[in-house]
Amino acid sequence: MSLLHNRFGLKPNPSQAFPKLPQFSAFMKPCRFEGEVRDLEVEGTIPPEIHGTFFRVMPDPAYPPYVDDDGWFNGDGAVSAFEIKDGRVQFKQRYVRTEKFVAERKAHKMLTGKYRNKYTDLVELQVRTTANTNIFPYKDFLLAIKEDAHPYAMDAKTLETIGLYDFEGQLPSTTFTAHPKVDAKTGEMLCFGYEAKGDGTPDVCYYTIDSEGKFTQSVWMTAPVVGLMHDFAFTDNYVIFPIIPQLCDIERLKEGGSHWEWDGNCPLYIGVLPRYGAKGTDVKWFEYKTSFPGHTANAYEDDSGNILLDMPLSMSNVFFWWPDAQGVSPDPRTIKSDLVRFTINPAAEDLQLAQPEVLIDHDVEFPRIDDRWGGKKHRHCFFDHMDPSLGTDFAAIGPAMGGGYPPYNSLGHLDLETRKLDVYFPGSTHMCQEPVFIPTTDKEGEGYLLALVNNYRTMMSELHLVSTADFSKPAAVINLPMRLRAGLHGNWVDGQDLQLDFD
Ligand SMILES: C=Cc1ccc(O)c(OC)c1
Ligand SMILES: [Fe+2]
Repeated sequence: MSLLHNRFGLKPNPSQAFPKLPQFSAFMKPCRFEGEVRDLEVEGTIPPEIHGTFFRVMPDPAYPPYVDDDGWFNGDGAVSAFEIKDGRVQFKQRYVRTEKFVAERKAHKMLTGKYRNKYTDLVELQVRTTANTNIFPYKDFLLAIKEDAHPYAMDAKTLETIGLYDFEGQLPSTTFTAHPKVDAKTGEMLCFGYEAKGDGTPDVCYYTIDSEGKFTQSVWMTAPVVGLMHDFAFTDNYVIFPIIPQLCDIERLKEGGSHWEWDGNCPLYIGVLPRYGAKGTDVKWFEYKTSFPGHTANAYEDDSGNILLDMPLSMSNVFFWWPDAQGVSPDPRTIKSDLVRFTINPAAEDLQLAQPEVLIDHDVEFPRIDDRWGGKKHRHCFFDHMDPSLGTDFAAIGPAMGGGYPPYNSLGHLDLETRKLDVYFPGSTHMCQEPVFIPTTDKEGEGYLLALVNNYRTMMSELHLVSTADFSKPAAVINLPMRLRAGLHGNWVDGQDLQLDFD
């Protein structure tokens, strides 16, 4: 670790207080808690068939930044684990010991600068990732992932960091997606990295890992733009790569600018590559008008061989904190992502995509399905959902919310066979984080949703457990004696596969 010549006159923040900005205030004030809380308060009854652990990760800055207006996405990865067994809940939380976190803890201050811009750092690190976007079970451990680097491996029982993980030297790319997918039938894991040869490179590497952990193929492709490739999808025969029109320019990075800039002239590209046996040049980059693709719900092939791809889609820049070259962003209150379905003929010569079908005409994000149906025709889709008419007391909670991420006041369940939308409303002072689905039978979608819910009246976090068969009330509400700020992604690990260690 060596100190860098500082080109931009940046210096460490002498303050031990977080900036008075919305993303560091009220419910978004950093939590910075590590430890355990045993036997959380449970209102209602957790059904005994629920046995397993909900892992989730949030960006949670350990130290005040020295760059202006540092965003939510740049916080250090903090992993929460909720183990549910015999109707009781045990909670544990720990930061990922990234190289960045360890160096900053030693210095008692932040030494790294802007989100994904190493040129603004005050220290030279091998890897500056925050590991803050997904916590994904792999073998008998966890991968703490941000898409700008290799994952960190964590001990699933203790949440201790094991270290950077390159799959025993097999990882071909310098980056690893925050959204790996597992084909439940075969246990095959499908992954990719973008900016895969370093910051600003258009190289994308798709790779597959068999159930034994062996890399079975890697395919190098070139993206049409160096854009934000956050999530992807797969079917039996294809992998599908939407590109958010937020573009990276290495010269801007070197000048101390932001990693991403919205390009209102860039189409939405959706890459389609054969899942097996492809060469990089086989990828087809389909195009749709400029729009912002959210997280994928799922994709599958219909009887005529078309790919159906379900995901939220906004006609404006959801990541408004990264404006366009003129500094222009939409008013956050006007941003809305419908749940849509693209139909893509992988054999088409014409790469222009037709307008997608709107499945839900409300603002939705964080779609989840019963993962056993990944890549197959799914019937049930769950998601975070915003419907202002449900009765949220916006006037009361507004000042308590802090800033930087979109609010969702309910959980949605769309039955794609009946097209019926079910809505779970957690309360008038509550907003929902991403749900996980907990299967309890072999039947698709039968089970429970579990989601962290921010209660802006109590300024505490709650876990709401909701049966997918009854969205009228929660099966149980689990109260945390603390506040966990907005997180990104989580996953459920069955108790047959894992038992956590507690003192
Ligand atoms: C939700 C998307 C997303 C995309 C890129 C990121 O670096 C990220 O960090 C938390 C989140
Ligand atoms: Fe994500």
